[in-house]
This record gives sequence, structure tokens and C-alpha cells, in this order.
Amino acid sequence: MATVHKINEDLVKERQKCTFNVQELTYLLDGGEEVTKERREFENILRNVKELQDEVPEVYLSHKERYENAVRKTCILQNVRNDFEKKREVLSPRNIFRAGYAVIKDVSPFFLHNGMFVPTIIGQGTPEQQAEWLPKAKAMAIIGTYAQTELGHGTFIRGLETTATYDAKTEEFILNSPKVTSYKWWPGGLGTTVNHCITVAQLYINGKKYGIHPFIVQIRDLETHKPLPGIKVGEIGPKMGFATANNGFLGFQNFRIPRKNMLMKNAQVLKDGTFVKGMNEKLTYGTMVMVRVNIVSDSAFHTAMAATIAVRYAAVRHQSQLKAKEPEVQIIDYLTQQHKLFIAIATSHAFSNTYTWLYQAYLKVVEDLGKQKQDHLPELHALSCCLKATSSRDAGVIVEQCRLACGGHGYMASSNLPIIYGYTTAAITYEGEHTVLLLQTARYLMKAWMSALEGKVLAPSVAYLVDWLKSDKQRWQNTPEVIVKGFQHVAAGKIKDAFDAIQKHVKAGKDYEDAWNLASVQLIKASEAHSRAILCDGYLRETVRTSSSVSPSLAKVLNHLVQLYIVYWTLETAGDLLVYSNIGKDDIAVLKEKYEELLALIRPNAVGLVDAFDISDEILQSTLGSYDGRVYERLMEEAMKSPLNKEPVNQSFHKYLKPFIKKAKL
Ligand SMILES: CC/C=C\C/C=C\C/C=C\C/C=C\C/C=C\C/C=C\CCC(=O)SCCNC(=O)CCNC(=O)[C@H](O)C(C)(C)COP(=O)(O)OP(=O)(O)OC[C@H]1O[C@@H](n2cnc3c(N)ncnc32)[C@H](O)[C@@H]1OP(=O)(O)O
Ligand SMILES: Cc1cc2nc3c(=O)[nH]c(=O)nc-3n(C[C@H](O)[C@H](O)[C@H](O)COP(=O)(O)OP(=O)(O)OC[C@H]3O[C@@H](n4cnc5c(N)ncnc54)[C@H](O)[C@@H]3O)c2cc1C
Repeated sequence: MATVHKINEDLVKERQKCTFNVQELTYLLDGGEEVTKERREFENILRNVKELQDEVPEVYLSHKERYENAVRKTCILQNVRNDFEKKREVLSPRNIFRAGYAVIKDVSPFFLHNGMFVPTIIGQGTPEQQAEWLPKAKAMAIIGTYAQTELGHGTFIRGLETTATYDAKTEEFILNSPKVTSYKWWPGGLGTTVNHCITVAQLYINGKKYGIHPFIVQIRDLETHKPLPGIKVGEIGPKMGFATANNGFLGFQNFRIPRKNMLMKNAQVLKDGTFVKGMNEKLTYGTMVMVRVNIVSDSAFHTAMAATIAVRYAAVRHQSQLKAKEPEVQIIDYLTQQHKLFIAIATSHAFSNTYTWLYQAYLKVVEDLGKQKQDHLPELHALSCCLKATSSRDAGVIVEQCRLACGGHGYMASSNLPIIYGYTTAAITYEGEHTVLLLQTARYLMKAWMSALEGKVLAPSVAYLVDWLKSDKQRWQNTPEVIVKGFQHVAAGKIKDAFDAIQKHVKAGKDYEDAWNLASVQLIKASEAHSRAILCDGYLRETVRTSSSVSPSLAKVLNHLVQLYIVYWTLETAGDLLVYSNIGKDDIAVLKEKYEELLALIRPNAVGLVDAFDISDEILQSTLGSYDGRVYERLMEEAMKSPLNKEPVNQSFHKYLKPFIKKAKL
């Protein structure tokens, strides 16, 4: 029988202090009691699968062993999931995503299968193509990835070099990787796991180039798993994180695939080689838009993980005295510690709230596209780009801040913060590099500004530009609503400045493209300001909306959090607000006090708030963040698992140290 340990006394006291119902918040964050129950039930089943327990912590395994262990466990996870779904409903994607962390400590080698391979078949395939591949892909009879990036190009996908040349005689495409730079590089699972992939390649028909399109390609034999003739595939080697994601490379040499393997929901190639244009060539980029939306939710979860670890640890950890002769204090009672941590909790809520409305906006665009309507696509693209960029970047900063808040122990692998940092920061680069995505949003903002100047009606997310042009700056008040307006004024001011900078360069004789480049630092600043205004506005609106449907005690805490988020960012960007809004120095002084008040209000609920994220110990994988707070015991237990502690004297002593010391004595 498993030993039941006592909960750390500090944590017991913290939980007693909590002023709201933790369970109620968990249900709210999950999207309903039923979702929470389903999640817990599934996590509980996984917890009891003996084969999923690691005898040796993964960190001590070699690169190869780690990968093999990840494949082994991912297969078990998939089987458990299939059994679960036979008896009950299909698990929600977020619940299966979360549970994955309890199984694979790092990133699953199957990750891109569900993350991008299946969604691309859904988003880019015709009904016939979906009927052919989806059942096999969903059942995992075929396993795939998304192979777009190449050694030479990741951002500029119009520059991809893999070619798909149509041969009308055989009704096939011939895939080739003409140069080393045209090798696919990065796709998750490609190294040694998948047997299929979506390959994004330049289409050629009769010598004419038709741009990039997605193709389904089988790359390995389904029986032997050997690469098919004409395929060169392998793993790219160790990275900063993503240790078990099995990222790979792939090259083609006159590799033939049938015509029906080009995903043709948008553009088509007919049997005779006629090219039929799609409604909008950018619809080929659809999977990326979906993943960017999802990354906002992932950023919320990664932030919640780090906050849970660091807040619980801060409640357990005592260090230094505030006053002489008094006991050492819980480090959570240092205001500087609260400053580091409470914004982590609020940020996770801000991203969850943002994801809720952004996902609805995404679904609406998908529905519209089905009716051949694409009016809201540019706005969704602009929003998904800047919110992916900002949420992943903020999450990276927050996770690192949480690590620092745990002092030396945060640097231990067993805290799990290094691995969380590894996959959180990867998201800043993948699915569209940070700066590049901010610049995509900036393109939209420049057009919006021009439309505003022309007096046109703007899309809701940029409608504030019209208000800004119409009215004088509002009289400043230190209320969340007026502060959000202030963020909009900053965004509008920076958008205008960037626009004017481009115009100035153009007037001085520069090409528009050069002018754009010269103004691009201002452009990314405008995009960042726009993101912050959107995040604060959306978070405030969602909180107001949900507050009416939850208990008054929970509504109060949610209100503290959203205020904290808004005031935190006011103080962080005070310089901008002083330039672009009516805020005064005195207002900032008042807000500094307000911020300290909010920290004090949140303090009794800090542990309750991270408990409400309801991240099980199996998912957290952290000596510092477990529910029972046995921090020191767990650190010691984990240390004892080091292979170096398995023998009293390591052989290197006899081999190297002893002769070395002897020589030194002579
Ligand atoms: C078990 C679980 C355990 C552990 C998991 C742990 C951790 C993982 C955590 C979370 C991950 C969660 C989910 C993620 C799932 C998978 C992700 C994993 C790995 C990442 C995979 C990848 O990275 S795939 C490759 C992604 N690549 C990119 O994103 C490339 C970026 N580049 C581009 O998108 C484009 O090239 C571009 C947009 C930068 C430029 O394109 P282009 O040159 O063609 O366009 P222009 O700039 O000239 O613009 C022309 C007009 O087109 C408009 N436009 C551009 N894009 C779009 C679009 N997508 N939709 C609509 N419109 C678009 C643009 O706005 C221009 O319009 P104008 O009106 O201004 O002309
Ligand atoms: C962990 C991980 C997993 C990945 N998984 C996959 C996968 O499964 N499938 C897949 O296809 N790809 C994958 N990728 C690749 C990823 O999508 C690309 O790395 C990413 O899109 C960035 O492209 P890049 O590497 O070419 O960077 P680059 O574009 O070369 O960026 C280098 C620098 O140049 C700057 N830059 C580039 N273009 C511009 C511009 N127009 N204006 C201003 N600055 C610019 C960038 O801001 C950056 O600072 C993965 C990457 C990582 C790190």
C-alpha cells in the first residue's frame, strides 16, 4: 500500500485561509463540472497504470533510451485513451493534452500527429480525402507529422525549395529536394517515429510554379518501418528542450505520390494538369492559424504549471527574518516574492480568458469559410499572430521568473521548471517566429490605420483607432475600464507613429519595403501595444461576464486578479502611458499603492488559486510543487535516485582520481 504522507503544515494553514471555493474555480477554468470530472477520471486511470511509472528518472537515461521510453509510454497512453473513449465520450483535446504531461515528462514523439497532421487533413482535405485518411489517422493506423520548415527556410514559406512536379502521364507528383537547404528540418516525430507526413512543397506543372501546397506522403514502410526508396530521413539531434519530440529531417529523390495525395480543399490539380485556384491562397496556411490560437491556451497552462510550483514552494519555504528575534518567514510573505508570483497566476487567467473568445472567433471564421465568406479572416490572422507571439513570450518570461523565485532549488531538474521552460520558450519560435508574427499583425494595423483615416468602419479589434481619432483623450481615472482605454491610446499612438515613420521614409524617396524595414522596430512595438490592449480588454470583459454567474466570493477574487494584471502592466508600461495617454505622475503613484493593496488581497488566496488549476502531482512532476508540500523530503528522495549514489565509491576514483592525487602529492 502506498504510504500516505502528512500535508505540510504551512500549506494546511494556507488552504484554511482561502476565501473562495477552490472547486468552483476549477470548474470555471475547465469549462464546466463535467469537463473536470472527465479529466480527473482519465488522470486517475493513468495514475494507476503501473507500466507508466518510471523506475529510473528519465533525466538519467541516454538520448536513445529516453526516446524509446517516450514511444513506449505514448503507445500505452493511446491504448488507455482508446479504452476510455470506448466506454465514455471522446476526451476533450485539452484534457488529453494535459494528461499527456503525466505520461511523457517532456514532449511526446506523437505530438505533431494530433497537433497538426490530423488537423491539416481536416482543414485542407476534400471530403473524399478526409474519408480516406482521417479514420486511419484518428485510429493511429498511420502516424504523421507536419513537414514544412526546411534547413534554408522556416519563416519565408513562399521560399520553400522542396518541389512537387506534376506528371500528367502517370497522374503523379514527383517530390524532390534539390539542395541541402531544401531538406525538411524540425518536424516533430519525423526522426524515427512517423510513417506519414504532410509535406509542404512548391507545385510545378509543365515547368510553371504554382506556389506552396500540402501533400500527404507516406515515407516509411508500414510493416518494416524502413524509409521508402527515394526518402532520406533521420533525427536532427539534441536541442535546448523538446528532448523526446523526435524532431527530424527529410529529403526526397524523385519520390512519386499519386495525384490524390495533394490536399485539395483549396487549390486543385486536375488529371490533365489544369490548376484550379482556391478562394484565397493563404487558406493553405490554415493549420498554422489554428495552432497559433491553441498556443494561447498552452501558454495559459504552462504559466499555471510554473505558478503552482513556485507558489506552493514559496508557502513551504522559510528563509531569513523580517524582524530580529522572530522566526524565519515563509518566503511568500516577502512582497517582492508576491510581485514575482501573483502576476503568474493572473497571467494564466488572462490567457485562458483570451483563448475562450479567440477560439470562438476562430470557429466563426471556419464556419464562414465553409460558406465561401472570408471577411473576418484578416482580423483573425492578425489577432492569432500577435496573441500567439505575446502569450508565448510572456509565458517564457513568467516560467523563468518562477524558477528564479525558487532560488537554487528551482535550478534542479527535479523541480521540473527547466523542462517547462524548454517547451514554453520553444513556442516563441515555432509556429511563426515571434518578431515575424508581430510584423504580420503590424501589416494589418497599418491598413487599419489608413482605413481609420479614411473614415471607414473598422473590425471590432481595431475599432478603438476610430474612437481615438474622433475624441480627445479621455480624462484619466484609475479604474480598470479607463486604464484599458489608456492601453488602447498607447497602441493607437504607436500605430500612428509607425505609420508616420513609414510615410516619412517614403517621402524621402525610399521604396515602401525599405521604409517598412526602417520603421520595423516601431512596428513591432505597435503590435505589442495592440496585443496588450487586446489582452487587457478581453480579460476584463470576460471577467465581468463570468462574475455574474459565479459566487460573490469567487467573483471578488477574480476581480482582484484582473485588476492586478491591469495595474501590473500599467506600471510596467508607465513610460508609454505618460507619452500617449492622460495619465499623470500622481495617478501612477496611486496605482503603485493600489498594486501593493492587490498583492495583500491576493496573498491569503495564493495557494487556493494555484490549487484551483488542479494540476496533479503526476502532471507537475515537481519536487517543489507537489500538493503535500514535502519539498525537502522529495528533493532528497530524488537525489538518491542518481546513479552516482548507487555505489559508495565510483570507479572513476580508482581509474583517474587516485592516480591523479598520488601524482599531485609527489
Ligand atoms: C503529450 C503532450 C506533452 C507535451 C507537450 C508539451 C509541449 C508543447 C506545448 C504546446 C504546443 C501546443 C500545440 C502546438 C502543436 C504543434 C506545434 C508544435 C510544433 C510547431 C510546428 C511548426 O512550427 S510548423 C511550421 C510553422 N511555420 C510557420 O509558422 C511559418 C511562419 N511563416 C508564415 O506563416 C508566412 O510565411 C508569413 C505569414 C510570415 C508570410 O507569408 P507570405 O510571405 O506568404 O505572406 P505575406 O507576408 O506576403 O502576406 C501576404 C498577405 O497574406 C496574409 N496572410 C499571411 N498569412 C496568413 C494566414 N495564415 N491567414 C490569412 N492571411 C494571411 C498577410 O496578412 C498579407 O495580407 P495583406 O492584406 O497585408 O497583403
Ligand atoms: C521546437 C521546435 C519544433 C518545431 N517543429 C516544427 C514542425 O513540427 N514542423 C515544421 O515544419 N517546423 C517546425 N519547427 C520550425 C519552426 O516553425 C521555425 O523554426 C520557425 O517558423 C522560425 O523559422 P526559422 O527557424 O526559419 O527562423 P528565421 O526566420 O531564420 O529567423 C531567424 C531570425 O530572423 C528574423 N527574421 C526572419 N524573417 C524576418 C522578417 N521578415 N522580418 C524581420 N525579421 C525576420 C527572425 O525574427 C529571427 O530573429 C519547429 C521549431 C522548433 C524550435
